[in-house]
Amino acid sequence: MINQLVKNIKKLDAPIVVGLDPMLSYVPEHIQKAAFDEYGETLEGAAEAIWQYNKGIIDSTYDLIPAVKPQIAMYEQFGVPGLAAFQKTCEYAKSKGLVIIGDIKRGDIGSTSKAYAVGHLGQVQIGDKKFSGFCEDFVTVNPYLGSDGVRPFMEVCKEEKKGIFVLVKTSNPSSGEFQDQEINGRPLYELVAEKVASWGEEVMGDDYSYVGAVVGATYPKMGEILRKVMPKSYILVPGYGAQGGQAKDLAPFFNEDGLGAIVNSSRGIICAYQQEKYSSFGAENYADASRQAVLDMKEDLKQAFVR
Ligand SMILES: O=c1ccn([C@@H]2O[C@H](COP(=O)(O)O)[C@@H](O)[C@H]2O)c(=O)[nH]1
Repeated sequence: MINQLVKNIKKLDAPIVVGLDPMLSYVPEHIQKAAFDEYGETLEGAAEAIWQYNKGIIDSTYDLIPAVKPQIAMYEQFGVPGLAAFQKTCEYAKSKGLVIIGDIKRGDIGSTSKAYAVGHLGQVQIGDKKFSGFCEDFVTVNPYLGSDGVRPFMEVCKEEKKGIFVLVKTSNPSSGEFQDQEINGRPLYELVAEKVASWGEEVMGDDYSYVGAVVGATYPKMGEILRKVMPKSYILVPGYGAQGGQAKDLAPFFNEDGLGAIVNSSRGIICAYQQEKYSSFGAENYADASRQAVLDMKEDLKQAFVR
């Protein structure tokens, strides 16, 4: 799947992933009304509203972007119907040729990690048949439990040719509380990055590894160092836009070949119609506003390549 991701990025000249992080408050009134008229103001109604909202965004952007990143928390808040909307969103995006990065941030003791990996990336054996629970191509993995929490994901990736992005340096303001702590004079995030690089060597695609990393756009200096520590790992870069990360700081996240990083924007794209800049689209045309926001992001990121 890393090969497919790189191919999509090259073809579209767009190292962009749209984060499908739907909150009910982002869903335009007319979509909420239709969903609630059909299912009532229930979990089912909310799940229908976020699914219809996502579908509109996918329809209006799929020809511009290589991938989407649904954030599972946004769906889990609506319980089982929300999870069904997550799965429907993943399947629909896949049918449009998009690579699916499930932002699930899982990681546990080995046996439990294996169940997460099988559920999200692999197939579960039931009797003499195998079933896919969810259908992501990549998932985000929390490495806090160490190698035995990560390896089960790698094993499933090997079998299914899928991939993971391991949290290395996250974009949030307090990420340094633990991640920047020094061990023998080296910050923890650098030690995690070294592990990512060595895990990655075991599961290589054509040019990049099945094992990528998450490094926040809000920490560009660290991004520069981490790029060098993990030359063969794709970096998923959240934090652009709504969290303050700027295109002008992102060049160091990329390799000399112009590849190696994919920048996420969630609220910046899916809530574009609620921003002053795109307000002329109106709520009815929220999906057109999202399309324009993707086009603007693509232009903005071109600055990243002005070295
Ligand atoms: O370090 C991290 C890891 C993951 N995220 C996730 O990315 C999106 C960002 O959303 P925006 O609206 O573009 O800020 C969201 O799903 C986070 O959970 C991150 O922000 N930082």
